[in-house]
Amino acid sequence: MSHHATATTSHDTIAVAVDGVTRTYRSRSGDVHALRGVTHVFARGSFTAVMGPSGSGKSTLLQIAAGLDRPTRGRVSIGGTALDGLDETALTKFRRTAMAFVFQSYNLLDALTVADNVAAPARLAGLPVRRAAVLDALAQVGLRDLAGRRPPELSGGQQQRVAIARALHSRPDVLFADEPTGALDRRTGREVLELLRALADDGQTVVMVTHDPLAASYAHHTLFLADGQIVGRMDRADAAHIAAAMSELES
Ligand SMILES: Nc1ncnc2c1ncn2[C@@H]1O[C@H](COP(=O)(O)OP(=O)(O)OP(=O)(O)O)[C@@H](O)[C@H]1O
Repeated sequence: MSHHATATTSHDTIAVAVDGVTRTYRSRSGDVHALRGVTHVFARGSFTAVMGPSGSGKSTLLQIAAGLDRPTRGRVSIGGTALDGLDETALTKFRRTAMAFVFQSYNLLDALTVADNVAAPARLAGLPVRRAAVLDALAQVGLRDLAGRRPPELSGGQQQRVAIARALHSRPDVLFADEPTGALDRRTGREVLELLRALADDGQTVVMVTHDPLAASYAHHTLFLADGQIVGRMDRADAAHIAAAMSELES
């Protein structure tokens, strides 16, 4: 038991804790305050959408919460591990197992089978790969039967599900998704969002950046960022309410 734990915040229930995080970019034209004191706990098994106007700090928050970028001030911990206590080597190693990313572009390798795409990051890292674990990850996204196909033989939605299986293969504490349905049509996008929601309902923590209120409506919670700060939050909101909150922020 860590001395950081309190009665209300147990490490068993917290996937990511972002505490007083500031991120300032130094540029020639002056400092840019991308994040200005963000504090938030992402609970284990929660599906959170992060929304906000362009430049509000969404990508920066995702990068920092995932340990890809370090805060100027404040702390981040993932699964109870404080990232500021890790040097670069330890952080790289920790990232490999604790978190995974899904992007708008699937970044699959066309020459490899679906199964080999799922296994690729682990193989690159020199980790042992079990066929059963690869097939489990594919089963989680409903594609176990397509393990032997190659990406060009799949639909866009299926390719994104392979990318999600690849992310799940390391059994990450958190799955980060940046506009995961940006390249998909409405119906296919909906299937991917339903999958992310089902994964979260099953205990997988998911954090998704999106511009789309309909996409955000699949999440349990929606956070609204403006000017580097969290300015609002909605729980189990529908697309119309999320869209109304967004247009208020953008006006
Ligand atoms: N590497 C960088 N150097 C300088 N400024 C940066 C850098 N990265 C981001 N910024 C600035 O930080 C602020 C927040 O950027 P961020 O990309 O996090 O916003 P965002 O909400 O993700 O935007 P979008 O919706 O357009 O992707 C912006 O003002 C941006 O110009």
